[in-house]
Amino acid sequence: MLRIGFIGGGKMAQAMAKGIVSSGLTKPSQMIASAHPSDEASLTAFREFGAEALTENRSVVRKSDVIFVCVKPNVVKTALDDVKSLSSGKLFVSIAMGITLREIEQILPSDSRVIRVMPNTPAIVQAAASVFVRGTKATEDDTKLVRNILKSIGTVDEVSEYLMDPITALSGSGPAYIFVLIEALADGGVKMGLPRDLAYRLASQTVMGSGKLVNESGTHPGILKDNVTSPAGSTASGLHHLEKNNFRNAVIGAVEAATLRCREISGNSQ
Ligand SMILES: NC(=O)C1=CN([C@@H]2O[C@H](COP(=O)(O)OP(=O)(O)OC[C@H]3O[C@@H](n4cnc5c(N)ncnc54)[C@H](OP(=O)(O)O)[C@@H]3O)[C@@H](O)[C@H]2O)C=CC1
Ligand SMILES: O=C(O)[C@@H]1CCC=N1
Repeated sequence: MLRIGFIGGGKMAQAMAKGIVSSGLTKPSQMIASAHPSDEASLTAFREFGAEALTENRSVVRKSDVIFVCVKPNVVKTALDDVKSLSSGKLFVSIAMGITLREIEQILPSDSRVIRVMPNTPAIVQAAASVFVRGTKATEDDTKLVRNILKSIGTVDEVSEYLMDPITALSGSGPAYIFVLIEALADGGVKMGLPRDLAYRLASQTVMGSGKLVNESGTHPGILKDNVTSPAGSTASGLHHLEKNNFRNAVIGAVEAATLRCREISGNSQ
């Protein structure tokens, strides 16, 4: 069975590990993760879930068929320097925002294979939106393997690397924007008299159902919006309020700001 390693067993590594196991692709006993000794929460999370959790990275590389690099961007170089002497011929998958394939390939031995991925936290419920870019040494089999792993936790698209910053800003960060939207919808419901738990249930199901409808119908979101909006009805009043308050502008600006921040971090990572 496939052995999957995680260098950096934090939030995103845990989300992916749980999603992959729920899909049946591999078992927790085939997973191994590393974290700092001080990060007891992450070490315990992996152990409780049935995986091996270590406080050093080298065994992760030694024992895994594929190694996910899940540390913060500013730590990627240190973490890979630590394992590069064992990395010959190994397959690495980096999920670090802003760190290019070229930077990673320059750190690792020339026969290591690298694939760059941007997933998102809904991986934990197998509803991630992931993309990947193949590195110069990645083989067809590597690509197939990574595609299968990502498919087990949601959707997957292969993209060109120059799109990675806006993708990070849209789908990598996107769950955070949507969680704020869900909270705000529920707060509005509560303000108007709904019980809090019902308001959260309705808000989250509405977001999920609307996304599913866009995906499965293939219909333009503008048409789907029109279908909800009756002449002189309540939705038209709600939409007018959003437009007056620059809702679209705020959302477009969020993706732009996050993209620019990715570029800034990318420029500062070396
Ligand atoms: N969170 C998200 O929604 C997404 C994150 N990403 C990317 O995933 C990566 C991880 O993010 P996230 O999971 O949120 O971050 P976390 O801080 O939750 O996880 C990173 C983990 O790496 C550990 N770590 C730090 N240095 C080392 C090291 N040298 N060796 C091994 N482990 C180390 C950290 O320990 P300690 O805390 O002790 O430093 C921590 O446990 C980032 O590069 C981010 O860009 C990509 C898509 C979405
Ligand atoms: O905010 C961050 O740095 C990461 C990138 C994508 C989601 N979280």
